[in-house]
Amino acid sequence: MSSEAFVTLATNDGYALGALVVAESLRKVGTQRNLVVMVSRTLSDLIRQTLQNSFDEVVIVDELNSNDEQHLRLLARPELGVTFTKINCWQLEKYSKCVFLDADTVVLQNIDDLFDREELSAAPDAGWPDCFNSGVFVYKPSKETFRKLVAFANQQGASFDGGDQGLLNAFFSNWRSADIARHLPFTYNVTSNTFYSYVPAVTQFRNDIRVVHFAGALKPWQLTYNPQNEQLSGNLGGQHTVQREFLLAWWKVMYERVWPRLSKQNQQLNPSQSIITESDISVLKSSSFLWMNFPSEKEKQSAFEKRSLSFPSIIDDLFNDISIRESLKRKFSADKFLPRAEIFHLKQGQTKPFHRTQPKIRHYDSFQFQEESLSSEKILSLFAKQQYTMNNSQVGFGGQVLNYGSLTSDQGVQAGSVAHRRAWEAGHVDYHGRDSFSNIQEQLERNIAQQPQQYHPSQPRQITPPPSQATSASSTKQSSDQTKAATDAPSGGIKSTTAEGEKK
Ligand SMILES: O=c1ccn([C@@H]2O[C@H](COP(=O)(O)OP(=O)(O)O[C@H]3O[C@H](CO)[C@@H](O)[C@H](O)[C@H]3O)[C@@H](O)[C@H]2O)c(=O)[nH]1
Ligand SMILES: [Mn+2]
Repeated sequence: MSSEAFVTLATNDGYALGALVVAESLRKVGTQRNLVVMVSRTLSDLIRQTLQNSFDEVVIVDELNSNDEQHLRLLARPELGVTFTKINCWQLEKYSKCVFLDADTVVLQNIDDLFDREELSAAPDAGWPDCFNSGVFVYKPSKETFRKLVAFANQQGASFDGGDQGLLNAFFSNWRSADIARHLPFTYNVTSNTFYSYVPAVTQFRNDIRVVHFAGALKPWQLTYNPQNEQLSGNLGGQHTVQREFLLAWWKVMYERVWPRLSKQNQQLNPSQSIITESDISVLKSSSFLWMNFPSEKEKQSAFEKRSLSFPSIIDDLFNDISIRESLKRKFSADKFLPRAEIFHLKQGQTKPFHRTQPKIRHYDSFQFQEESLSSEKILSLFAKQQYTMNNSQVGFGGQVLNYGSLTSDQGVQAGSVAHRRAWEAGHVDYHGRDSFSNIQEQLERNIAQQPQQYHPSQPRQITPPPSQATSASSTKQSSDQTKAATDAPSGGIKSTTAEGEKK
């Protein structure tokens, strides 16, 4: 048993995010097998270390490339030459049997029974069922086979699609007719973009689906996910509801199981960026102006109106709070401890500074703190973690105090503290703050676009404006949904949510 493994491959950070989802989805369904990821040398530190954490084994492999532009053009996927790297999986001889999973798959139900199958078992490709899809296959590691595959690949036109799938189908050419036991059910490799063609079957067999495979040019990590309302955005094209469900299933694993690991890893990489301590957090948490401390919207509003939620008073409260002052003193030189913050009043797209003497805020608008000078920079990094979004009746407490591991600098990942993580894990997540999930995603997307890229911890923290509050219309509801979304336990399988406009 222990000599059997699931194997995946990632040659860049984007696919590595996928690989992490593969691993965590396998763990979620209770696999008893080892998890192995093959990587090339171009991954960022953060991603590589998170992989190390999530997988039992990380194997560095050389990138192989078909360099077969002509065939890849036929496939309209010039990037897939690198998938030849996949055949390195035959080198993992310490395992007696393996199941390869593309990094763009997500496992919905236990598939350990695949190890009862023999090489080469795979599911039919939906586009040409006489070929198998090489996103999921059972094989027997063997250096001998690897050598043969390399030799085979070196023949001109060995792969009729320029990728590994053409190569493997040519090599294991008797798959189509020799042994039906080597034909895996389609439910082990459901290519999600084919649903359009046979929706009734998907409906009929939905509960049997074990592995979803996001084959094709659109990958889940290229989209943006809003965990608050479980909506996806990005280049979704004309995806069918069913596919959106699968994309959501992927994102749930990403959000609930992978993201906390990335954040934790980031903290370990950059502990110095953890500016707020546990004691800071406890002080902040006990403060009356945190939305999560308000039992009801009404109380929140009345507190707001009374005084305690006006920004000047918040600042006064914070700076007058002896324990915060002390903890800040400990961190920064005391003489610089002067709150020279300017608060900017952002209303209808305009930025108007207003001053601490200004009367209390009566309207629920969006505010943000901005640093004014270097001397207050560090102090304000504390406040920068609180981005109050006050939209209509909502008082959202944004930023890192309730989040952690923000990814907001231009250079990569910012760390949070252990306390942030605890708070985050306890469900105190604000999805509107600068560490909102979409911000995090943006950063990841930027990282992915700039592959390969290393994180530079020396980069100064950037205070970014809050995301545009396009959601303010229904913010009362959001406020409670927010809490709910944050505390909902991860649920397995696919949720039968119907995307708007497609409700039956
Ligand atoms: O830049 C890349 C590209 C791919 N991969 C890995 O290679 C796999 C295959 O690439 P993918 O983009 O998933 O291809 P598909 O869109 O699934 O396209 C099909 O065609 C590919 C090329 O023949 C096969 O590898 C796939 O299994 C098959 O489903 C990925 O999952 C990754 O594990 C990388 O690590 N880096
Ligand atoms: Mn794939």
